[in-house]
Amino acid sequence: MSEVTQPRAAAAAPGPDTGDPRRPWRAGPLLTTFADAGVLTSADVRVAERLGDLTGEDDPTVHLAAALAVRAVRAGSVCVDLADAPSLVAEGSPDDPDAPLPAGTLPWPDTAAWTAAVRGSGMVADGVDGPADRPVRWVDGRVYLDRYWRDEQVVRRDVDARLTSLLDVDDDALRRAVHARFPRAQDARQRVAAATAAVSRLTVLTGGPGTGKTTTVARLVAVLRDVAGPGLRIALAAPTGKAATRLQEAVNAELARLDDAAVGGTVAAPGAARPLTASTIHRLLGWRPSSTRFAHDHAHRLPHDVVVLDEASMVSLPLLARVLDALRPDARLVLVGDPDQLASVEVGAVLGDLVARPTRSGPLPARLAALLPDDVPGTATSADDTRDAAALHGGVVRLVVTHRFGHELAELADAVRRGDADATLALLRAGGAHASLVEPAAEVPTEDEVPGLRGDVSATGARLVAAARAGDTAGALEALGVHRLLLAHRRGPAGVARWAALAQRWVEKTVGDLQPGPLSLGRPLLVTVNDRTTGLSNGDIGVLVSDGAGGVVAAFGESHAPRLVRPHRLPAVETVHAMTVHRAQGSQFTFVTVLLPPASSPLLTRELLYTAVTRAQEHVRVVGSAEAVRRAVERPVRRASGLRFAR
Ligand SMILES: Nc1ncnc2c1ncn2[C@@H]1O[C@H](COP(=O)(O)OP(=O)(O)OP(=O)(O)O)[C@@H](O)[C@H]1O
Repeated sequence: MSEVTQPRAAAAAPGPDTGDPRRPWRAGPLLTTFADAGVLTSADVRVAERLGDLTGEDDPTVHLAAALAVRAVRAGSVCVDLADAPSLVAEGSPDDPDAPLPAGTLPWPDTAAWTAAVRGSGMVADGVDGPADRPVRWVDGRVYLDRYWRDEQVVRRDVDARLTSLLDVDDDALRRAVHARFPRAQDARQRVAAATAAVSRLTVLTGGPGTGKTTTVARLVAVLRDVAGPGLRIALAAPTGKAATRLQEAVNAELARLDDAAVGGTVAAPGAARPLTASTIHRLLGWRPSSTRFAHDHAHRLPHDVVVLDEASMVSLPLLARVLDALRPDARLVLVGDPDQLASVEVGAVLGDLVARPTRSGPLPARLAALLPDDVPGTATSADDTRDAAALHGGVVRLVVTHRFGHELAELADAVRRGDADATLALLRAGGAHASLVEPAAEVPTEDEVPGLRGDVSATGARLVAAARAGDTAGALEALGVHRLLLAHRRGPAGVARWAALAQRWVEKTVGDLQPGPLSLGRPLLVTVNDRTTGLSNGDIGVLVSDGAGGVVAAFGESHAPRLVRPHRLPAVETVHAMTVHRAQGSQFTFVTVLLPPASSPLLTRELLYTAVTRAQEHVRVVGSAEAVRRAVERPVRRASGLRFAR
C-alpha cells in the first residue's frame, strides 16, 4: 500500500476528450487517473459517480472504492478488499488479458483514511447491520455493491440454517439402504455422501474427475427412495444444457442398472418408478425472457423434495441465491462438483467458498459417525482426512477414490491441486504414457517445435474426415473425442484463433483433397448458443457427416445414440479444432494438448491448468515454459468473497 494519504489530484486533471471510449467523460481527477492506467473502465467510473450523485457523496476516494467494487464484479469477485486492491490490480485487466499492466505507481489512498471515509459515507452501509437502503456496503474491510452483499447473505443464512438441524430418518433403514447401494469396502465416502443426503438438508458432494460423483448421485437417489418412498419429487439440474443432458443420461443409466440388479433381490428397483429428467438451472427456476425474476422464488417455491445441482463449480453466487430462495426450507439440496476447477464465468466461486468456509460446529458429523462409524473420515492421520472430517460440519463430502483416471494422470492433477509446482514439473518432465511437457525456446512455440501436436491434430482430423465421408456417424463422433487442443486465450499468439487456423491447415495438408467451405465433411463443430428448436446447447460438439444419399448431416451426442441435424437447421457454430479450457469444462478427451500462454498472462492460474489436465483420459501434453507451468500452479484464482469469512 502506498503512503499517499491525499489523492494526487494534480496528477491527472481531466484532460480534453480524446475520443477514447474507455476514458470516462467529465470524471474527477482521481478516477480519471485510475481509468487512464487501465484499472477502471469508463463504465466503472460512471456507475460510481452516479451513485455519488444519488447519495450526495462527493469524496473521490469513496467513488474509487465503489468503482473498484464494480470492477471486482467484472473480474468474478463478489466484493473488493480495500487493503488488497493494489495487488489485485497488479494482476491485470479482468476483461482483456492482453492489456498491459498499469504503469507506474498509482495514487492509492491510505488504507486507514480510505476505510474511515468509506464507512462514514452516506453512499455506504457500514457493517452487517448497516442501513438496508444504501447502494454500497462495507463489511470487515470488504466493499460490496449491495445487490451482491444481499445475495451473499441469502446463501450464508440459508446454508447455515440448513446445517443446524437434521431430518428425521430411520437409522436402521438408512444404514441398510446405504450398504445395499454401495456394498464395497472402497465405497466408504460414497456411503457417507448418500447418508448425508438422507439426513441433511444440504450436501456438498465434491471430487475430481472419475471419482464417482455422478454414480453417487444416481445411487443416493435410490437410497432416498428406499428410505423416503418412491414418491419423492426429485429435480436434477446443471448450469448448462449439455451438462444437464449428460447428468440425465448417466443417472438414468445407473438407475436402470440398479433396477436390473434388483430383480429377484432384496432391494427395491429405484428407477422403475419413472426415469428422471434433468434441466438447466434457469429452466428449473422458471426463467422468463421478458422478466428479470424467475417464476419460482420464496413466494412460489419449487415443489421438489430433493434438488441436485451438478457442475456446481460453474454456478454463480446470484444463481445459487435464487435456487436457495426458491427451495422449500425442508427440501434437500445436493450440490455436486469439483471445486478445484475453473469457477463460474459470472460472479463468485460459490462451491469453492462452501468447501473452504470456516467450519461452524453442527450436528451432522456425530450423526454420520453413529450411522457409519467405519466410513466417516477422521480416524486416519492424514492432513487431508482431518480436513475432510472438519468439512463434514458444512455438509461437504469429498470423494477420493479415482475409478476412471490413469494413475499417473491422477497424481499430476493432485500435484497441481495441491499447488506443488516442483512435483508438477517433475511428473511432466518424467514423461511416459500419461503426461509430457514440450518446452519451447521462446514463450510461445513455433509450429516446428510441436510436431507431436501437429501429428495428433492431423491424425484426428484425417480420422474425422474418413469416417464422415463413409457416413460412419458413430466413428466420426468417436474421433471427436480422441484429441483436443486447449488454450487459455481466445486471441493473440497463444490464442484459439491462431492455433485453430494452424490446425485447419495441418488437417488440409494431411487429407489433401479436403472440400472447402462450411459443409466440408468431417468439419468438427462447436455450438455457441442454446437453441430450443434443435435442442442443441451452447458447448455441444458435433461433426458434419455424409448422409449416404449425397447430402450432409450434422451429428451430435454419444456415438451409440447420435442426434442428427440438417445443416440448414443448425444454430450458430464454430469449427472446433481448438478451444478454450473454459469451453472444455464438462468434457473429456482421450488425449489433450494444453498450450500455455506466456508466464505473464493473467489467465495462467492453477484452476486453468487443473481443468486442462483433468480433461484428459489417457495423456496430457503440456506445451509451455517451465516458468509458465510454475506460475500456473502457484497462482490460485483469487476471487474475493465474504463467504470464506465468519461473517
Ligand atoms: N463405487 C464404485 N465402484 C466402482 N466403480 C465406480 C464406483 N463409482 C463410480 N464408479 C465408476 O467410475 C467411473 C466414473 O464414475 P462417475 O462418472 O460417476 O464419476 P464422476 O466423478 O461423475 O466423473 P466426472 O466428473 O468426470 O463426470 C464410472 O465408470 C463408474 O461406473
